Amino acid sequence: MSRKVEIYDTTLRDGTQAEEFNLSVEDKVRVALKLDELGIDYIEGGWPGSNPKDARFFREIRDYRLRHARIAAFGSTHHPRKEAHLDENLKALLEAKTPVVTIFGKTWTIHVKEALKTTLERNLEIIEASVRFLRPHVEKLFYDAEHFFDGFKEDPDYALETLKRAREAGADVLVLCDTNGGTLPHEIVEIIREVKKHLGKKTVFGIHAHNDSDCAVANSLAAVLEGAVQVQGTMNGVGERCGNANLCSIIPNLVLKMGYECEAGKNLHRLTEVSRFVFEVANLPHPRHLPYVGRSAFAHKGGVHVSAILRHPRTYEHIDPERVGNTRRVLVSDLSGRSNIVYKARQFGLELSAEDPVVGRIVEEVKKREAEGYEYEAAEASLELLMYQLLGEPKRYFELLGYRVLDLRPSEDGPPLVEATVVVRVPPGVGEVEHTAAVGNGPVNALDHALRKALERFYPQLKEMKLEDYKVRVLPGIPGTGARVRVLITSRDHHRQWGTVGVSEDILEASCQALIESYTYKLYLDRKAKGGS
Ligand SMILES: CC(=O)SCCNC(=O)CCNC(=O)[C@H](O)C(C)(C)COP(=O)(O)OP(=O)(O)OC[C@H]1O[C@@H](n2cnc3c(N)ncnc32)[C@H](O)[C@@H]1OP(=O)(O)O
Ligand SMILES: CC(=O)C(=O)O
Repeated sequence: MSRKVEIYDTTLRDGTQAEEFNLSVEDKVRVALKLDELGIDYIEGGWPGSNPKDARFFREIRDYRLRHARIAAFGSTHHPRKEAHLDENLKALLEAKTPVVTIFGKTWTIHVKEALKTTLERNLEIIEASVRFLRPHVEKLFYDAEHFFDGFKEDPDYALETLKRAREAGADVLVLCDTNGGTLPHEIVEIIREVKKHLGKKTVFGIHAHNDSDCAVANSLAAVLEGAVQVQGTMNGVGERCGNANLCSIIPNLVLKMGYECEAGKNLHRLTEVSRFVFEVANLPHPRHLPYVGRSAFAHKGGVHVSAILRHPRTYEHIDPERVGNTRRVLVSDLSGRSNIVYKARQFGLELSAEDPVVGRIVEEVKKREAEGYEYEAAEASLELLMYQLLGEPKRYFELLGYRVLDLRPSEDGPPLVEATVVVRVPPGVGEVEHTAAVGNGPVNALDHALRKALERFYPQLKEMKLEDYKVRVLPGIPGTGARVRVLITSRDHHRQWGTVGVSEDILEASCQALIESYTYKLYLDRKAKGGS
């Protein structure tokens, strides 16, 4: 029989306590709606007593009809020098008009004495009075026992007493918090067993773990095995310092591996999409190495791995990536074997056999080029063009006969101005020669403008594409200005995004290679779409 666990997401509150993770009210609403679509049970929207933005979020989210989730407002117990009914923070919690309120209180004696500057007895009164005050006004009231595990280690009787007071005053769930994130899984288990011994086996408790020892997910799972009914965490593990427990790992672990049920488990195939959406909204790059949902989570690089997954994916995958909405990827690099090339070629629409001698030649060429500094993981368009070249079907739509770049330097403190002149032949070998110049705010920008200007007369569709990202990496080897550089360019049009690479001692030459491959790939894709080549 499977057991149920409730998922409590605090991305919009504890998540926004992470460095560089900031959300506007509009962002928070978008994320909340997405979390609701995923099937998250509780969405903690913020601390209404903290700032007008969080208070506004609670007003705005009321206009939306959520499918499943319930919104929670977060705050602390009342101030030691106030009474509950006069405390602004508790009032703000009620003004948020959420069905759920979560308040945190102090468990650890050092916090009571040093942070709150009050007595142990007064803290117990504060916890009890705050919970009692809120209780009649909300459907669900959760009590976060801040620093529960650290507090228990120092003074178990006092830590347990704080829980008893919160429970007696009416808290629905006692959430045990590893606030400093330093507790290890075996300690979580031992301490929870003590809690159950003293408060009773039926104690309704949850877990809120931070990741400072890199154990937040493990600690959360251990707590669930000990009977936690609620798991708090954030999308992608964002949160104060090293972050919170990562729900994008916890949810699939619970559902796929531990036999637990939760609403989000029914929509697991959307997990990757939601995880990436949250970072997109926060304008942050999605960390590729995240388990389950990262771009590298099912990316196979070593030739031995690729050979085996082609025979049976389970050989190197702990789950089928589609179960969490992710995809299998095969990378091509100097660690590749023939299997990587066969897999990749198939993705490009080319059926090759591992025994075909051309596959061996492609492997050799890729390894040679990687040794020279090329890298194809983020430049699959260049890889596809290279494969066609080695298959004897080069994709060439123009030829760059020459270029020159001139720094115009209008004035020392004015904006930079660079002119590039290019000579191209379209189509290569026999075609018309076009000689064009253009300016830009830097040499690569000027080259890009001049090349486009020359080519757009022949290929107007190049107007649809734009360069999205340009990265230069100095390669190890010769130090200083004689070093080789690798240029990676990401381009896109209305439908697609692609990456190309160039390598040279000359940054302009490397950029030119990557630019030319980028335009070539666009022209090739358009012809392919029309059934040509
Ligand atoms: C473990 C956690 O992550 S808890 C959540 C932490 N998140 C945040 O702090 C973000 C939101 N916080 C804020 O906007 C502000 O800190 C506020 C509005 C809550 C308080 O601001 P201020 O009144 O200026 O106080 P300040 O931030 O300097 O200090 C925190 C105050 O909270 C009090 N406090 C801390 N924990 C509790 C608690 N559990 N119960 C009651 N009071 C508490 C402290 O005693 C201190 O008050 P004091 O200076 O009068 O003694
Ligand atoms: C409540 C909370 O955020 C913590 O204890 O970490």
